Amino acid sequence: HCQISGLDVIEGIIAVEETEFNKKQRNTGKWQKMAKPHAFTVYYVKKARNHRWRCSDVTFWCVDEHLCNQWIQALKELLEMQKSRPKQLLVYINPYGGRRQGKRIYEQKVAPLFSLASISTDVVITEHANHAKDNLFEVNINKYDGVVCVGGDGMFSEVMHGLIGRMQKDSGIDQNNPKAPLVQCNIRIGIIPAGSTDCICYSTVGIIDPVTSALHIIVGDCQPLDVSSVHHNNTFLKYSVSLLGYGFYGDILKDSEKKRWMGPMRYDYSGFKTFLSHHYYEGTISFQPARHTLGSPRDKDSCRTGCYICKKSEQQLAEQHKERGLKREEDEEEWKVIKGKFLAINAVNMSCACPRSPKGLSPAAHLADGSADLILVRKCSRFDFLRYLVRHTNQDDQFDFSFVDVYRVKSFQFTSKLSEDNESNVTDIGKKRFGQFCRDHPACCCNSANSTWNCDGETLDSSAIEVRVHCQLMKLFARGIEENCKGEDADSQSSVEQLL
Ligand SMILES: Nc1ncnc2c1ncn2[C@@H]1O[C@H](COP(=O)(O)OP(=O)(O)OP(=O)(O)O)[C@@H](O)[C@H]1O
Ligand SMILES: CCCCCCCCCCCCC/C=C/[C@@H](O)[C@H](CO)NC(=O)CCCCC
Ligand SMILES: [Ca+2]
Repeated sequence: HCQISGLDVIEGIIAVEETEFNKKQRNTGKWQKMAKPHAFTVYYVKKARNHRWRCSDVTFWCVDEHLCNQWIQALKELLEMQKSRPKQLLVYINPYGGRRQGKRIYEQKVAPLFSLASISTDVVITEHANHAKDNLFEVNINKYDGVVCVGGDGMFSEVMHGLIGRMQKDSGIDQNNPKAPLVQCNIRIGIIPAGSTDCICYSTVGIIDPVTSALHIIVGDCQPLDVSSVHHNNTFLKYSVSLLGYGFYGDILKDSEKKRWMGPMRYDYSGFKTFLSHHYYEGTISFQPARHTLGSPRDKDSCRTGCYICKKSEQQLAEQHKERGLKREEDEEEWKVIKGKFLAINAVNMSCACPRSPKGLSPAAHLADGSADLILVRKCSRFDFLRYLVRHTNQDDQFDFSFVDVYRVKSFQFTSKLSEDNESNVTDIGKKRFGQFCRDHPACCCNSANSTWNCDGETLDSSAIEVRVHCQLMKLFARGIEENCKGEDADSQSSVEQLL
């Protein structure tokens, strides 16, 4: 990525425009000597610290009008040849996400860049929850090269459900069948972060910055993403790309929804409260280990731009598509069963890095390897749980605890002890009374009530769920987190700058 080639330079150019002299910013004196100066300005991506991208520009002068026009023409033709760049985008803005700045962020920081890059947009400001999702079932989707969501993880989830759902509907696939092979969604989604956690943006771009994300959309980046489907009793519930969390993160979410007025702070408030309550939940987890992928959750290397582990999974996926129908795989593969008392059960399709935890819940998880990392945090003391949480914020290994287990899986199921007991018709009155007692006294840690699942920031209605990872089901306008060039802290130069 630090090499100069003709292609790299064009990839970094946002737009080329003829420069009008009365608008010229710099007066170096050079052009004043020319009889009749002509100029063009190249707008390009400047890479700054910490994965931040900025729009910079440079103006070229010459006396020969014909030569100047030839340059403009040649550069514009090269830009035209960049087929992965979007020309027409559908934009959904959630005006109430995060700090309620979505509309302002889009209008002030993103729309001018799209217009500079000659991208046409249809903009919808949502009026209620599920507006974007429902709208995606109605619009003429083929008209667009991508869908942009301005908001947080919840807004992204809505757009993703709309797009994946629409794809399956158009292809006659029944989403309620947990074993149905889902149809990939080739319309990319761009995320302009304006939410509270923005974990999907942070984990795929490396920074929460609307301008950086807009530039990744403009240059036409493409990052495939694994998606998990969640079912209960052959009924489709939701898709998930970041966190499916039961216990700790489910309880935080449930409590925080009542405090939406607090904005992003609600998670700190409910996080503290949930930590103090220290509830654990009994249940059974069964899972199929992901044997196809090369990595492990304890790897030291993380998923980065051009990740070879994700590329390998992409090849395997292509082979599977060719072979489909010839053999029935997977279903016969082994299931591991674990019963226990858990403070948290977290299944993550990506690292879940976010500003609160820059390395995330599973630092070595991959964006597109067809697997999820299943993290089981068993009952332990408050002090140990705090030590576990603190390790999400420093360099220490959060899996290096006797009460934490982590597995890389391709599917899993969960049933809580409570629903198992109910289903097996246990009419133990004493047990039921005890359940009631504990519900009435929430300070009691041996919680006999169920927790709820946090699915990418939304609560699920059932505690018993069946989850499958669908390798690279959708694509984002992103490229994964880039490896830092040479010196960690030095601003890395873009190819355009190196050429200059
Ligand atoms: N106009 C609207 N009014 C009310 N709710 C909306 C509207 N548009 C979208 N929503 C819903 O708001 C929810 C939360 O939005 P969003 O994800 O953008 O912000 P957040 O919850 O603050 O951030 P994060 O998900 O990153 O924690 C989404 O689930 C979405 O369905
Ligand atoms: C003593 C200090 C300890 C600090 C520990 C910090 C650990 C933070 C890990 C954060 C992991 C976020 C996972 C992402 C989840 C998102 O899909 C979801 C929707 O946006 N956000 C939350 O559920 C919101 C979850 C908010 C959690 C606080
Ligand atoms: Ca994955």
